[in-house]
Amino acid sequence: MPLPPICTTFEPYFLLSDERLQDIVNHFRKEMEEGLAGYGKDVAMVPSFVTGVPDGTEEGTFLALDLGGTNLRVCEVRLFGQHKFEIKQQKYKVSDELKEGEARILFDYIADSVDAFLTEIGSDISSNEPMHLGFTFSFPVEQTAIDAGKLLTWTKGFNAKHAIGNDVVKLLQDAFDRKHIHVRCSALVNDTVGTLLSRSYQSGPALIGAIFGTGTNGAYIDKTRTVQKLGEDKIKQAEAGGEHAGQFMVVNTEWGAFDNGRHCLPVSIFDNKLDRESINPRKQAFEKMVSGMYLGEITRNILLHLIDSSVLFNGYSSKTINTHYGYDAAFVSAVEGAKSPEEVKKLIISQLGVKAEHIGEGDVEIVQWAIRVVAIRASKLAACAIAAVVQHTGNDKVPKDEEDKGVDVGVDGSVAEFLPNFSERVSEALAVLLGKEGGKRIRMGLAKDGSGVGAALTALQAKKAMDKRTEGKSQFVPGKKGYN
Ligand SMILES: Nc1ncnc2c1ncn2[C@@H]1O[C@H](COP(=O)(O)OP(=O)(O)O)[C@@H](O)[C@H]1O
Repeated sequence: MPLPPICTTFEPYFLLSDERLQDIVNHFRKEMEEGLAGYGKDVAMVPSFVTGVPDGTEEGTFLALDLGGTNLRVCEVRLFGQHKFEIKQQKYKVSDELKEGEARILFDYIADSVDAFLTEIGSDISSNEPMHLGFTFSFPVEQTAIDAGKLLTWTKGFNAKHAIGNDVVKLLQDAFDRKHIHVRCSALVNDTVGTLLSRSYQSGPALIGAIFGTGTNGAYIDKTRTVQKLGEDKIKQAEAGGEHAGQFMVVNTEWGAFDNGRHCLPVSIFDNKLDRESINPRKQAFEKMVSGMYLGEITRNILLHLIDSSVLFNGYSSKTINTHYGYDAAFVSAVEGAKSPEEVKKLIISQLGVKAEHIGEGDVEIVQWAIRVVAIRASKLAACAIAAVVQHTGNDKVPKDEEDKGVDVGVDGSVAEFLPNFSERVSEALAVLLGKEGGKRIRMGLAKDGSGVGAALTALQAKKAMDKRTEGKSQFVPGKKGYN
């Protein structure tokens, strides 16, 4: 059965043309450059003060903490060198009261969770020194050192009071100190930076670490000099003062806020409704079209509109479909992965709670269509972000005098991992944006545990820099062993 005309009228917002994609990439590059030049921009381009990526030989045991996903995660990470590691971890629930209450209470809870981990799981770290901890904090932060950064805004359902504008490392360290927990937060890490480091540790130097999970964001490695907003003094300091005179710096793009000004993203009525009803209207515009927190909700808005227009389910809805965030992106993955229309029909009944007698001829196809166009748009937009970074860093060109090693992109998050066809669609769009040959040079691979391993690797880099400051010498030979 052909789709009702109302569906096809919405397709231009989802099935983006090649020209439209290229236009988005051009805007992306412009906003990235603005973020590198000045503070307070939508695409914040946050310098991480991480001056290189690991090569897999690093060793040591560190604590890691991950806040920003569905759960709070406390880990102990053992790096064995030879690209190998081991993680002990425990997850702790973060209630809505904690997410929206006083920041001090949230950080006390985090410190208590680390304490509980050390008591219940135990640690292999035996030293009188405080234990070094890498804090993966996956929210927009203006970082001023490897262990300091001010929270710019909450995202992903967090809204704790008296946190914005404060140094989150200090908030955490104060909580440890109040409770006499012998832990030192030595590195503040965005999950994307962690993903980039983790991927590099496991498979050799990567260019980009990208998250497609509850939210979306990416980090990449750039020349320190390109981060002009640091100013000449800080640039020189960073170039000289890194663990190994770092000409490079990992930059956390905060691309989730790309095009908050709505110059080029395809904003449909369904996106507008989602945005208006969100806790952060007019923010995270790109994230709201790409990440797991929103994919289900966009499709729910489409289904509701089609029900209200009497072209779906005979005009009957269900409690799940009527509920704000009534179902999540797992449903999108399930429908995308379904082998037959009968399977989709079963999912509509079991997961959306629609009564079998309300499902008419053609309805299953309409649901499949809604899911498919939203998933296609998410993957094409994800490709735009990757292509923008690849072009910005000049990695779209094959190097002339050296062997072409291609470009490695470490990805993490449930959307990247579980949404069927996601990586294939990203690759297809990259071929459009970078040319067939250019597209083939981009290798995307899962970098699991970025927030654990990556945080440990950053804590290691911070500890080495600290040791260097106190001892006046580094144990690492730049470019030979350890970070390069
Ligand atoms: N099977 C799935 N396919 C796609 N997205 C999923 C799936 N399961 C959960 N999600 C979405 O992924 C998000 C969780 O992302 P995940 O990467 O697991 O954690 P994090 O919270 O650390 O980003 C949720 O918003 C959820 O809606």
